[in-house]
Amino acid sequence: MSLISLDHVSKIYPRGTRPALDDVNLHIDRGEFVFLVGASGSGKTTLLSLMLREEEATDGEIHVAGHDLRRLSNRQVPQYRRSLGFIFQDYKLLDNKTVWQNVAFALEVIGTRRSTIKSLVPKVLETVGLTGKENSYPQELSGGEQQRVTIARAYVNHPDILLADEPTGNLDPTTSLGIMEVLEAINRTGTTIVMATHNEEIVNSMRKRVVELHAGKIVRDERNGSYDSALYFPDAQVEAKSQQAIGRTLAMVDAHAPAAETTGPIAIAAPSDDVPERAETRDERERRAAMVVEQVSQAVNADTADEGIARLASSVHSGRTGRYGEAFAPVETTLTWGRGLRLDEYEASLAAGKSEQEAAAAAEQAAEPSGGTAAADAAGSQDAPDAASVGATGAAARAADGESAPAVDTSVPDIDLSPAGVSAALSASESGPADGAAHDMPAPYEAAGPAAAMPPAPPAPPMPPAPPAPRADGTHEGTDDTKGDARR
Ligand SMILES: Nc1ncnc2c1ncn2[C@@H]1O[C@H](COP(=O)(O)OP(=O)(O)OP(=O)(O)O)[C@@H](O)[C@H]1O
Repeated sequence: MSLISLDHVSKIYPRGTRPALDDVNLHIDRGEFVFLVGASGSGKTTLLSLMLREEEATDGEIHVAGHDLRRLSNRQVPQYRRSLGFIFQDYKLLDNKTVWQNVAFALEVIGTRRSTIKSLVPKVLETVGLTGKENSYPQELSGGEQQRVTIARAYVNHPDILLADEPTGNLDPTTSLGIMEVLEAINRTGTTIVMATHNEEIVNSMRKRVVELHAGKIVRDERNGSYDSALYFPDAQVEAKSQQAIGRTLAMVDAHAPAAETTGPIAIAAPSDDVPERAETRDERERRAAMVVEQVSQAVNADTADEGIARLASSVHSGRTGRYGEAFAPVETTLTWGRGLRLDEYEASLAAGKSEQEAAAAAEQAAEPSGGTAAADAAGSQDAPDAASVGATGAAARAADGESAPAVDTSVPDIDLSPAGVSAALSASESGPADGAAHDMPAPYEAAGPAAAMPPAPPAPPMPPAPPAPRADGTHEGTDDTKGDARR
């Protein structure tokens, strides 16, 4: 049985005009890394929200880590989330806690020993490049740094599953690279990752499983997939092909086997998928967390990069611009997808008797705020990677600053970091030790708050392959050049 399975799942929001998800079938095995891609509004966030049990399906069955989510009561939700880490927009860091305390908090609330916290937190912060920032408060951090804190929180407990909704949204390429590097390392410890993204560059470089949604339906499910929207636009054509594609998708899902990794997974004992796990003892949990923290640290600091990360690094450090650059454009200018086609414009043009080609041209023109898409496409560089820069992936995560970041939640089992959950957690933690020391578990908090819609971004052409490259020494120094190289 798959770790995550959705069977004939539909979701209709109370005020929705059409199903946000329409008869979706998706099976994800333990250890997979799955990218969810698709146009804005295609249902990616909804799918993640259902897995998180933030939303409930209107129809169909969802099983996650042996839990039948239909049978899960609201009281059981916090416990269910014990096995999940999640990185969603609108889930905040705790503003009145330092970086160290934010990460430690994820361990405190499950009763981790003070000595364990003291040994794990510095290691995790080092891995995400935040050594030296331990005493900073979130508002004193850049967007990229905040994002790294939230990722540290999300994996410090070694969740079985990490759900990420556009974790690199609005971050610069180098920061995104560092984040992908850490996520890749987390995945290699056995954590299953499902990540919604609009970032074509990341998808094409990493070559993981790609599940594409269109208007609430899965229209593509490929192992080692790419995200070449040129094959799928204009949207009206996708719509016409959907039924056919869905049939193919179902066949592929049935035949689906666990993804083959370019780099072998790190051996960490994984519990069975098909029955809810027995609760780990504190000793077991702490041992597992310590092992994973160490493994992720080693992977990120290793001299050899995962091939996907190396490809992404080569792209970032070759100074490519083009569509990749647009992935970080403001939300207002990226409200379309594909080549920036406006579906409404396209359909109106067709209705007015224009040919498909003319309609697509009109839609594309309508979508471009100031010719930006075409200009950026034209500016896209296929330059060969700079070998010296390619190697700097480990250091990149430590050096780069983002402009803004979606905030993240953690794998903390008994709290929600939604606005309501955070308030509750804050009030509960006020009475606890401020230095990250272990204390009694607070009472469970109920889930609250919808996940936010993610900012979409236009796509990029497929990436040229790049060989794995040696890394830089992984120290904090020497990364400024890298940062400079990567930025346009
Ligand atoms: N709470 C809600 N109430 C009503 N409709 C909703 C709600 N949340 C999402 N929708 C609708 O459901 C559809 C899918 O939205 P969803 O946020 O899942 O898409 P998405 O692929 O994640 O988009 P984006 O890439 O922009 O984040 C959209 O048509 C959206 O308008």
